[in-house]
Amino acid sequence: MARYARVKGSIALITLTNPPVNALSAAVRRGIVESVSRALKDEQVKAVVFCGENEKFCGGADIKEFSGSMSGPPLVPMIHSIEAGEKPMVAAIEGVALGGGLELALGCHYRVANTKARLGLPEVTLGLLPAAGGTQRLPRLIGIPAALELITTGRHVSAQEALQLGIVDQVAQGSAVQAAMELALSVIGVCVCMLCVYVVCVCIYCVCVTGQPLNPRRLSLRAPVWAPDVDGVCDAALAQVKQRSRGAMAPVACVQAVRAAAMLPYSKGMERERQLMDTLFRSGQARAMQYAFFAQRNAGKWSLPNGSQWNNTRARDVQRAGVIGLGTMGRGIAVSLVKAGISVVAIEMDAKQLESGKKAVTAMLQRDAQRRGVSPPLHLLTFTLSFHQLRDVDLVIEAVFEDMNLKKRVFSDLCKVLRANALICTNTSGLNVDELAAVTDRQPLVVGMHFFAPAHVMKLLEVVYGSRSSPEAVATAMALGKRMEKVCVAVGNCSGFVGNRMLKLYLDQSVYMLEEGATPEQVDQALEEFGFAMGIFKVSDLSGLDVGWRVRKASGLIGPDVDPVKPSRWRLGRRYCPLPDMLCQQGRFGQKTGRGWYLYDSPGSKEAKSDPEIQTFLEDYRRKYGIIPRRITSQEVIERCAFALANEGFRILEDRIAASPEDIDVIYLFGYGWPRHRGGPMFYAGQVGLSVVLEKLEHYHRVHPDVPSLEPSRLLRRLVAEGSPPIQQWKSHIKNLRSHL
Ligand SMILES: CCCCCCCCCCCCC/C=C/C(=O)SCCNC(=O)CCNC(=O)[C@H](O)C(C)(C)COP(=O)(O)OP(=O)(O)OC[C@H]1O[C@@H](n2cnc3c(N)ncnc32)[C@H](O)[C@@H]1OP(=O)(O)O
Repeated sequence: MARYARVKGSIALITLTNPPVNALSAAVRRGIVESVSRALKDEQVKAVVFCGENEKFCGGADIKEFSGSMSGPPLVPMIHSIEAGEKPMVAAIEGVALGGGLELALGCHYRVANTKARLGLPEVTLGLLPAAGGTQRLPRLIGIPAALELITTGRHVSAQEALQLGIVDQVAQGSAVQAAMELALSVIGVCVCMLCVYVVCVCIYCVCVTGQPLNPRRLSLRAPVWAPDVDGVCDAALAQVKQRSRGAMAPVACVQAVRAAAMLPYSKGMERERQLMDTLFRSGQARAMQYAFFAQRNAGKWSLPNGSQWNNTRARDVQRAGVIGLGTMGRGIAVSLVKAGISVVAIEMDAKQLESGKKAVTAMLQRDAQRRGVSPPLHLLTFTLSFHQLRDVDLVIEAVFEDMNLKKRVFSDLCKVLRANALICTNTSGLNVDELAAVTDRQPLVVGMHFFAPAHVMKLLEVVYGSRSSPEAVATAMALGKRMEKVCVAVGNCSGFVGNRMLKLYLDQSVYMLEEGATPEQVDQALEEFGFAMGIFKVSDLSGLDVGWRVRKASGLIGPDVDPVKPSRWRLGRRYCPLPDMLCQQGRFGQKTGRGWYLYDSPGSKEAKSDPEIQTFLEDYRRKYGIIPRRITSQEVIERCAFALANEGFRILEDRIAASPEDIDVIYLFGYGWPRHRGGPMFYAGQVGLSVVLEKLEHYHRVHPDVPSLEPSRLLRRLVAEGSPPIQQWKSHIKNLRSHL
């Protein structure tokens, strides 16, 4: 797992060989330890160069090993023996040097990267810290503020930025391995300037300094990086991560470990790093974040109920796409497509809308290009009122108003102009994809591509297959989404698909709790303390209460028979909360009108303030319906919201709308702000304990028999009856569900 070769007479080249990312598995660590020992013993070898196979230096420790019992040589002593080695050690960084990979490079005496390399310490995103000396060596190399920023965010930096920060000594235009070997030769006193052929200490032609002592290059020998403002810098970083991480432990531990690098000698700092890592390593948060890492990657390995899947279906190439409708969604979709290098024909129905869409899309692309220091790819865009311009596109994404009849009209009009084999995709957030496909002349080529607002920012894409969608159409939408840098999840067709189908029940619980005695502030605070970026009522205000109001009207929940003074709390055979409708009747649509569940300084402003009118409104409401308010604890808020979500997730699995619990969790992590350190609603249910979730749901259903969605799902009951297997095994239980029940 590490290849050893002697090259250029005096260099030992140690190549990490563990595709795809040369992770530091036990076998790789063993290979490195053996190779280093061999290089140090071989008298012909004067310097050592480390590199990775397939132009990827190293993706870090093998994350899969974290869930088992760790064996093989530990990383910390391995890196220490490299640093202590009496021959110059040079890291040749190509592709990536991440986590333990970068820590290995920091143990080397010199680091060379090529221009395309990316470096970083992303352990914090896995609920950990860089515990192979990263928290102690990096600050000694680049200083406390820069190290804090990199370690607490896990951000990857380019080779150029790494050079500016001082992480690498050199950036090579071509092969980093070649450049590292040349550096190694120069360090051991062999000048490589091509003009002088002697072994010298200072070459008079190129003035390279050769025969360098190694001690100044050993980062562990450097003193703590104390400076008068260090305390202030660390305190500010701590305050910042606490605010940003919303209960995640790892960022806080990262600051504490880096602070030790400022105060303590290296060996003591390493002890602190180890202590902090021990706590994180065992934590449920680390398990959740590592689960999320693999769940995200597994989502790309989609499968359909008919057996077609990612590795047996070819995606079509998409060069030109059409976007119909330049509202908020269409604009974001057009921007994402263009940024992926795809030509876009953007269509609107009238000249005024077209002009304002054009302005907005152009401005978004210009801002993005300016930030990245490139020119905006505006040449890829065509704005038009004419459907005929779509005649040679490969695929169309419809993003018109959420109205079935309008969408149907657009779909049938598209069939008149599109090539016979062009795909038609809909950005509907929950309408029936089969019903839309039925009005076309190409049902197999119709799929949903459900983007989340704002579509150029949000990472999630639900690719919705209908009963007639072809595997090729699904593969094409998934591949296109990946090109647009989205996290894509293939889901089946049902009202609301996965994300919004679950969201409805979460929203229901939240408003029921307002009826029963809670305030929007209390519910939101509980959810934010749990780790959500925003509470549900702030989210509703942000997305606009009128959106749901329109959907409820269209679905017949609100009609002329509803009493406007005392609207019924019972509709279509179940409990119904009319509070959101009553707010809409008052014109309280959220941020856009400056009033919703909260009050805003002006329409469009973002800072939510408590509104005394809402408190009075809720009190009047409860009085009108004879509801005696009670105190609702944060625990009840979390249980009712999170378990209602998970319960519907189980139903979605029963119905085969999602292929796995991981897919559901990825949707909630990337589309709905579920906190990453809690894994996702399905993972969270498993972590709390399925029997506990079942018991709680039974309790809440007993108390609220008029809320059928609280009745525990069959799959949850089945899993508990079968001993609550770990989440990775749920899939096999779902397979047999139908025959067993
Ligand atoms: C009981 C108490 C004990 C306490 C003490 C114990 C201490 C023990 C620990 C010692 C110290 C550890 C310190 C170091 C920690 C680390 O290094 S953690 C890992 C840090 N690295 C990362 O986070 C990088 C993760 N990977 C990526 O970001 C990306 O994969 C990539 C490298 C940028 C490549 O991206 P891309 O090309 O898009 O490919 P992907 O699809 O993402 O990945 C391809 C496949 O590779 C798998 N993979 C990637 N990285 C790893 C990894 N580090 N380990 C294992 N596997 C990895 C990924 O899952 C993909 O797999 P497939 O889906 O099967 O193809």
